[in-house]
Amino acid sequence: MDKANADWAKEIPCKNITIYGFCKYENEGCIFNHKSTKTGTKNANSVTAGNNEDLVPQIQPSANQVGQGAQSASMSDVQNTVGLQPSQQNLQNVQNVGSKYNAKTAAFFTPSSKPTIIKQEKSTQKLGSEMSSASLGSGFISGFNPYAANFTPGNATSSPADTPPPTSSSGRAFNPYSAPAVMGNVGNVSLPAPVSGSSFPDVAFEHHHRSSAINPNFPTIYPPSHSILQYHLYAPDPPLHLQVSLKPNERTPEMLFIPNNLREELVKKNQAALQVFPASGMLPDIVGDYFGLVPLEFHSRPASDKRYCGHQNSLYKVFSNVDGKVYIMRRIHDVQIAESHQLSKAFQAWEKVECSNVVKLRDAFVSRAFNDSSLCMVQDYYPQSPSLLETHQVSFSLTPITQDLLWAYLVQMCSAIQEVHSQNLALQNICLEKVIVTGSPGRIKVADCGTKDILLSSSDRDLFKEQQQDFRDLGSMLKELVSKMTGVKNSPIEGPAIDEQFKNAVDYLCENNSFKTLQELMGLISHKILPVMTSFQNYAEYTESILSRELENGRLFRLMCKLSCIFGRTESRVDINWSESGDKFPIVLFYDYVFHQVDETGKPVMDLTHVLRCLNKLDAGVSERLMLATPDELNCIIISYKELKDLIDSTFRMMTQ
Ligand SMILES: Nc1ncnc2c1ncn2[C@@H]1O[C@H](COP(=O)(O)OP(=O)(O)OP(=O)(O)O)[C@@H](O)[C@H]1O
Repeated sequence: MDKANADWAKEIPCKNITIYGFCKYENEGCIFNHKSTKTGTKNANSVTAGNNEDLVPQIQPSANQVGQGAQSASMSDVQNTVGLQPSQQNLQNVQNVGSKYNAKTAAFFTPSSKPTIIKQEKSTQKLGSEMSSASLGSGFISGFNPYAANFTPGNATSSPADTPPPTSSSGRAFNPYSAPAVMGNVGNVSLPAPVSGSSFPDVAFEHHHRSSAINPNFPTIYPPSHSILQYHLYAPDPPLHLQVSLKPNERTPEMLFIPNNLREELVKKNQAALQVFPASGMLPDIVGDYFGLVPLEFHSRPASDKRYCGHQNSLYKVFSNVDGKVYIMRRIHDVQIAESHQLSKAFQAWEKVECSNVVKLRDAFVSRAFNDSSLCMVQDYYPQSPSLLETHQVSFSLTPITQDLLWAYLVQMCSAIQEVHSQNLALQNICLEKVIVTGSPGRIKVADCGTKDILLSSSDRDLFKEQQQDFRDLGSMLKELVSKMTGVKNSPIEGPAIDEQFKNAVDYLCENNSFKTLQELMGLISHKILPVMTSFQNYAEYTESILSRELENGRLFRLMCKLSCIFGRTESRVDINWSESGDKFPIVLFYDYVFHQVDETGKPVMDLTHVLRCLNKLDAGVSERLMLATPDELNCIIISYKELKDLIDSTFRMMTQ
């Protein structure tokens, strides 16, 4: 740069003015043009500041100025300047301070000049069509507190103070959690994943979520908004194309813990099991030995009249007063049981049914707690278990039906029929609504067994006919699934997608006038029983291996708890035993050695493998020795993991005595 002959720079606007609003070298020889630059860089906010060009950047700083330029004025000075429309007096005060405005120290600076907002609106409309200009404009008013704003989604009449969050293109506030309220099954809350790819929906979600506490239209306690686990906050695995190939001895941190999808599934199940319903007076507090009723049916499908002999039914999740476990209770409304032994006889028969494909009946009684005579059937509860209908036909995320899945269903249904028929009972409820899917890979159970046996008196019944009907019901259920899979309705099963043997089995089941036996049916499907068994066994082994991995993590967690309990206590800082000459000092050094490693430049080393290796050796108490050095490297101790383990154990014991 030719500084000696600076004429060439005279006309070039100084970059410091553009960036910072002033140039501190202006009077110290900066060769660029400062005059025209000042006028040219007057930012949009300067409209309200009249012609006082020198003050403009100080009062209404542009983003650049806020971040960089200004030296802070004292708070009182700043407050003088932070009125919505800076008056001449304000401007004067600022001039007196002579320093630059610092937005960080100004608690309620509100650049509200209209022209500014309009300009921002215009520019940002281009950026995202989803963001309405009104919400954006007020979104930039820093006085707006999104968490205190009392807005109703989609409410267009809100005042500036409670301006709604950014809206979607349809004009309605985005709320990823609005769906479950109408989705049904609250015990089995399943939350739709929030829209990704844009930051705006997240903003809107955050507004709605926080403001729910003050919005009367939002179900604040059912489900409790604060207890909704935000599944999307878990870090997902990196996309496949970003995963580096590992050497056989290498592991990623994800491999050391439970896989994300399984963990999420289990967390959801736990949460569904633990979810409670606020006492509203609409439901009795206690029914028999059970309390904490949570309604489970929220769908709008009409109940079948035939299913419960014309009686209405309701389903609740309940907690047992006897063993504290969670069960489901089906209430059949307004029932008259003709024969007194009808209930106990049926219950005793169904109590004997032990099959992994039939939901176990635990209790049956008549209760007046609902202000009528209701039959209550208590059964095992399997959280997050949708019916086959919900899994494959009527939900937000349908599971595709495959031939393997159909075989797995058929084999399991044979197991259910085999057990129930051998107890001289009939299932009588084989249909898509009453078979629930309890887990992978396609594990199913027939729910709600035994109710008809209680409702119908024995004189009206023919066990043989009912058992034959079970086979036909199974045939119709499979046929429905096949037609869903192939897309062809109400016709004999056809098409290359379906096995010939499967077609034969379904034809056999659906034949109207023939006498059916389980042996004949099993003969038709025998070649598929072993593959289904293998897939179940593989899954069991997979989950067992994850369980054993978590077992290790559980062991280390206990060790970590022990270490954390004894390490870092305030009293230990003055205790001579924890000092450099004390007998507990190896614990201090070991803690640093495991968790606070640094490299030669002093940068922290985050090596999970090192942590796990050390903790595992400590837990096992191996005789391997390690050298622990003080941070100044002037002292070191050579000690074995065994000695450390004994020292930690004895310290812990002493503290618990
Ligand atoms: N034992 C159970 N454990 C957990 N969830 C269950 C259990 N039984 C049923 N469910 C859940 O409750 C939902 C409702 O079951 P229900 O048997 O009432 O079906 P439905 O379609 O409402 O039939 P209905 O018309 O007879 O009321 C099922 O879709 C299922 O997700």
